Amino acid sequence: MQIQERGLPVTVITGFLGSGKTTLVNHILRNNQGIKTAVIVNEFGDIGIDSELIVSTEEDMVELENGCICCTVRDDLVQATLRILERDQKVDYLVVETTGLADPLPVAMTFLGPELRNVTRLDGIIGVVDAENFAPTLFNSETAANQIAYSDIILLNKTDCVEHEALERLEGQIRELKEDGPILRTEYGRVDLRMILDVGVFKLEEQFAEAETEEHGHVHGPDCGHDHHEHDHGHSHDHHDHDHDHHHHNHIEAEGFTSISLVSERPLAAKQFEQFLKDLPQGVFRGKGILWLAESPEKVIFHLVGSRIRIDRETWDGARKNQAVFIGKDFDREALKARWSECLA
Ligand SMILES: Nc1nc2c(ncn2[C@@H]2O[C@H](COP(=O)(O)OP(=O)(O)OP(=O)(O)O)[C@@H](O)[C@H]2O)c(=O)[nH]1
Repeated sequence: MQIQERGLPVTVITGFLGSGKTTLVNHILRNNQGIKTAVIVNEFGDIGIDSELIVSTEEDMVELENGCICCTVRDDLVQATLRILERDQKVDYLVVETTGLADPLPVAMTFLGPELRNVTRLDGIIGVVDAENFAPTLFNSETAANQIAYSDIILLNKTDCVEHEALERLEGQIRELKEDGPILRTEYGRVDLRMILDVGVFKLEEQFAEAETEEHGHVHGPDCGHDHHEHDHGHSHDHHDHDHDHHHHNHIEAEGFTSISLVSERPLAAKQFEQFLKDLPQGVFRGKGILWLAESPEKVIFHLVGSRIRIDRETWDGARKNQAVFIGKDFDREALKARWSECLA
């Protein structure tokens, strides 16, 4: 990979909930062969699960919490990028992972704004699409459609989960949202990095023109007059069992998405938690967590995407606790919270 002199190259990774963005970031970090890569990750919920799942040293990773990267944390994104640029140890490349509910265009435009345009170079927007769960009407989400429409390169991921014919149908559906640009099929985000990094695919004029002509409501900044709610966490940070109440930003709420983050310093009973996962309220689409099960000496990492659950085990390296986040559309958060409490051993 040839890194250009002009500005820090930036790749924005977008894609719907659970499509494989963090998996792709890890693939990049494991295969970037001597290219010093910093990662900025925007978490949905403020309990930092993604940052624990990314294979990066602490100093190379910045978490942006407490808000959506395409809305309220744009200033933080600017500041985080500037701090990365000011480091003594030179960084060659920046990867930004957005949440699964972020619109990529305002994120991209942050890099074209006055603070960053002379010091960074937006290389491209990579959109990860979940071959198992994607459907054009998935949640009827404009944000999900924008994630595809504004990507320069699409990774049709999780190809191991579907038949060959389904992939062709999916590519057709993606083409209806996005006429041109490569669609690369991947498993676990495994792609030749030369196909996606430092490829200079971001079409500045085109994207700007579209953004300016379209009144699609998501291309907004801190001063755009939208009502951006502050988070009401409903708890103190004093390490008791608690949940975090999120009053998300307009575009997330408007589309009916909701999330709940659950933290506990007591272990969960494995059997009860298994049942909890089986009986999740309707509307929960994504769940992820780092779990302390009373019966297990290991750290248990779980992912739920659609109807698929994946459990991995690792060795604990820090204090044991439970952290989980559930995201979906119009589900009963109180019911979920109550059921979680019942699982505590
Ligand atoms: N079978 C299969 N599973 C995959 C693939 N890529 C990712 N996964 C799994 O899908 C789940 C979600 O992957 P993540 O990389 O965390 O997805 P994400 O887009 O970062 O999720 P959010 O940030 O929560 O939106 C994890 O259990 C991954 O192991 C794939 O190609 N095939």
